[in-house]
Amino acid sequence: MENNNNSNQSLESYGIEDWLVGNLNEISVTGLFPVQQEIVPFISRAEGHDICVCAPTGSGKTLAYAIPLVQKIVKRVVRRIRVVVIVPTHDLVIQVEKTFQSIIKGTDLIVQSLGVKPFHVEQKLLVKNHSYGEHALYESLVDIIVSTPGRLVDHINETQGFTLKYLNYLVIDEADRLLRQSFQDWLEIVIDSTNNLNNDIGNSNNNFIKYNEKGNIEINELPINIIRDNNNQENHLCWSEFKLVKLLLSATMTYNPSKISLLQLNAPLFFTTSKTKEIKYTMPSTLKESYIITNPDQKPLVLLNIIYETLKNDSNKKIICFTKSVDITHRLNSLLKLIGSVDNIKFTCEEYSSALSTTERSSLLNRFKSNEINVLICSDIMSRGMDISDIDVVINYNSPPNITLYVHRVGRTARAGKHGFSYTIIDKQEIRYYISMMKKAERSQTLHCLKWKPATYEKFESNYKLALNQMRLIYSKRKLNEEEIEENLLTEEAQNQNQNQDQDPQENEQDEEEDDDNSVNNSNKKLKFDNSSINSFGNDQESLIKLKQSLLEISKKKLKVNFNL
Ligand SMILES: Nc1ncnc2c1ncn2[C@@H]1O[C@H](COP(=O)(O)OP(=O)(O)OP(=O)(O)O)[C@@H](O)[C@H]1O
Repeated sequence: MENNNNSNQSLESYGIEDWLVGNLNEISVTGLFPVQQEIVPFISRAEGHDICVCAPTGSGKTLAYAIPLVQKIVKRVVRRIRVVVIVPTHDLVIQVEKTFQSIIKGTDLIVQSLGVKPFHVEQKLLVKNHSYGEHALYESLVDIIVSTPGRLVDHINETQGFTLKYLNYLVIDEADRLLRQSFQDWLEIVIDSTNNLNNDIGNSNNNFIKYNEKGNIEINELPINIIRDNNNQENHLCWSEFKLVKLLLSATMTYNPSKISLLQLNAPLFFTTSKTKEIKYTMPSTLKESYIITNPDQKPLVLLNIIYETLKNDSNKKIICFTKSVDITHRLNSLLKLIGSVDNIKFTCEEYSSALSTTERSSLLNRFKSNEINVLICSDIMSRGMDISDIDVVINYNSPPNITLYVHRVGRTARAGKHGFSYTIIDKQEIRYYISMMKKAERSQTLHCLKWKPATYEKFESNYKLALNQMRLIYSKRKLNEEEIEENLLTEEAQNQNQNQDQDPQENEQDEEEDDDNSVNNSNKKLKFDNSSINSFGNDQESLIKLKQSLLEISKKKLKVNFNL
């Protein structure tokens, strides 16, 4: 699927109404991407089919479902919750809600994000209580909900009058991640709380779905029916009045029947952009993927050279660097802050991980989008779905633990048809695992192996060494006691690497960073790196003497500090 151009067909030719065309034009959408050209008309016409969509990162899956759903429910008479979109992180909740807000302008539709505001505040935004005496009467204040699984279940269980029984569409974005074991319990609760007409219609679906002599689906144009609900109100079900329709989307869709079966899919149709029959990981065609093999202690220098090569001609370029944990994200960012420039080219970096609150992450993204920051050091909470336009380079500081994570990480660049570059920095312990992972995903043909000579890094060595010593000192002063200290993460990291080497990359469904619903608040784990320590070591002569004396003091105490990133 070539994403690099919108179809030359007009939006109207896909049955998109004028008011929605106007809203789409305002967000610079004048045509549809390939996946949207398939999905938008299909959802607008077909009834009864559940849909699975597997399309590359950045191919426009969000609008592929938002456009037809909004156009359908805008005709509703009574406000009910008719669309629920479930995503794994609060950052994605905010992003998807913004997309819906931008295209419902001028209508009376209400979209509400869940999990971002305090629970009791959300309850007041969702339901109005008109109950009197023993008569319970609740009014829905929203039409569309965007939520993480955990918060949706909380409202189902605890918010009076909150109901999904009028739900027409359940969208599960990043479906493979959400269907993974640790999230599964939410699914049964959500499905059970929707209208159970599914079970009542039995095999009447067959009346819905007809196939013509060529074996293609005959689209059933179902009339809009008005039925009365138990409040004797005309509940204008603008959609398939018989059943809930489910949509699953991801760039790395799962086909594991044990996971999919829980969704009770009805005559599911599968849309993919993969050219071959079996499903492979389709990547954006505008992405150039490279890798560099180096020693573990040289990784920071390789990273500095990628930053240098990216910023030397245009310091406004944007770089995302993924690491494998919140702690390494923090330490790498602290080291880069101390370095601050590459061959006199200054750069500003910050860390983005679940150690920050949703609000802190949101404001960090705004600073990154406005070029106040040009390097973002991230844990994997950034890897799924996050859409930041014009990311030029994605760096894997560690080899991703599985191909799914690799696809989503590098998919932060080369979006919406733009060009992008990814670099994976591999050390000797990771190379076997990385190559086998890429071979299994049939990606090894497209990878470029970069060979940089040691002289390439000379211009960064002195700054790097100074910063490394400052880090050692700051960590030793703040954290270490008088005995011989081994950075616990070093042994944990070594254990991880041993584990990785034994596991098959495809099976290694090591969970990405947990979503916000379940993540432990990492700030108590995170080493608070107060900037005062950094600032106390300037680069002037006197500070260097102070630094050397302190390092001498440490060495006398035989404090062995292995500071490993
Ligand atoms: N038809 C279009 N014309 C122009 N831009 C579009 C169009 N559709 C989507 N976009 C833009 O493309 C970018 C990527 O869209 P989106 O985030 O929906 O991709 P995605 O397929 O969901 O990616 P991921 O798999 O990473 O979640 C967004 O900035 C979106 O605004």
